[in-house]
Amino acid sequence: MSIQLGIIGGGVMAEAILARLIAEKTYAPEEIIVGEPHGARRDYLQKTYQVKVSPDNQEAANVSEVLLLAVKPQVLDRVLASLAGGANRPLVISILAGVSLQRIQKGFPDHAIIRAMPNTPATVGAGMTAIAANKMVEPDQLAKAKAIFSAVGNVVEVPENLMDAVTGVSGSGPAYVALMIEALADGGVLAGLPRAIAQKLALQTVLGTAQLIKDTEEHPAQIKDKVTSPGGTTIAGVAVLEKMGFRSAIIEAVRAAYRRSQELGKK
Ligand SMILES: NC(=O)C1=CN([C@@H]2O[C@H](COP(=O)(O)OP(=O)(O)OC[C@H]3O[C@@H](n4cnc5c(N)ncnc54)[C@H](OP(=O)(O)O)[C@@H]3O)[C@@H](O)[C@H]2O)C=CC1
Ligand SMILES: O=C(O)[C@@H]1CCC=N1
Repeated sequence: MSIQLGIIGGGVMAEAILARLIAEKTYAPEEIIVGEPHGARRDYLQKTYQVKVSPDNQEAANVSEVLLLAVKPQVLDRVLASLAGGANRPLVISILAGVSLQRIQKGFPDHAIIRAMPNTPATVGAGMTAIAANKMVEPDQLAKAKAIFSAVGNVVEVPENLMDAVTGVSGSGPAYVALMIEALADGGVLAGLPRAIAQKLALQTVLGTAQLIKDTEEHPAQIKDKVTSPGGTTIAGVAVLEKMGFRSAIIEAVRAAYRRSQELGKK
């Protein structure tokens, strides 16, 4: 079976994507090769997912149909140097925060390149990925990239200049939501609930509310209004959230992540 997908960097996000691609049977394990310098990490990925692994990025690039760059932006130059000569096949997908198509193009001249920003819920097929393509990308290559990210969740195509904003919302967003769930459960424990029950209540409340907004297509403010009985418990809680700057804190978190993504791209 020939290698279809080469992944450079076998870290958190690479694992999230490959785990789901294999579970969805988008690719068989033997169709995936991961270039990763850390031996213990290679062993883990090979044993857990039965994918091929290599310490040699060039080997992974040479045999792959699609090359997914999944290293940290800080090591990109080293990685591009290790891939001197470019990938054997044309389609390169980069998930590096902040890094422009133009910068990837320097390592892969004349290649079709797609910049993507996925997120970790991809692991369970609930990911959100935004993609932007360079001019070399043919419709069938765009379709292939969409098929890869559709297998791990939802996909939206955006102009490249919006990718840093996407990173601030959906790329980094799972961390904010996880903090919210943790804090909601902590509040429950403070009010006397056993931890396991508080965690279950918090988790299902976040899941259920997201599902409610998605299915009804109501504005989040309408959902909030329906929960807040006059003189009731919810408005007492909402008033505290407003006083503590809850919404402002989230807006500023997105802005900070957006700016950090811009900074990571500056080189
Ligand atoms: N985590 C997330 O939620 C998301 C991450 N991203 C992007 O994905 C990329 C990876 O992030 P993440 O998975 O969190 O980071 P990780 O640090 O978990 O993964 C990066 C991997 O690359 C490996 N690596 C380091 N140097 C090289 C090299 N020269 N050649 C090949 N592999 C190398 C690292 O090995 P070692 O540990 O030994 O250094 C590590 O396993 C980043 O660019 C990030 O912006 C995008 C969307 C979401
Ligand atoms: O924190 C980061 O830089 C990466 C990009 C988006 C999510 N994680």
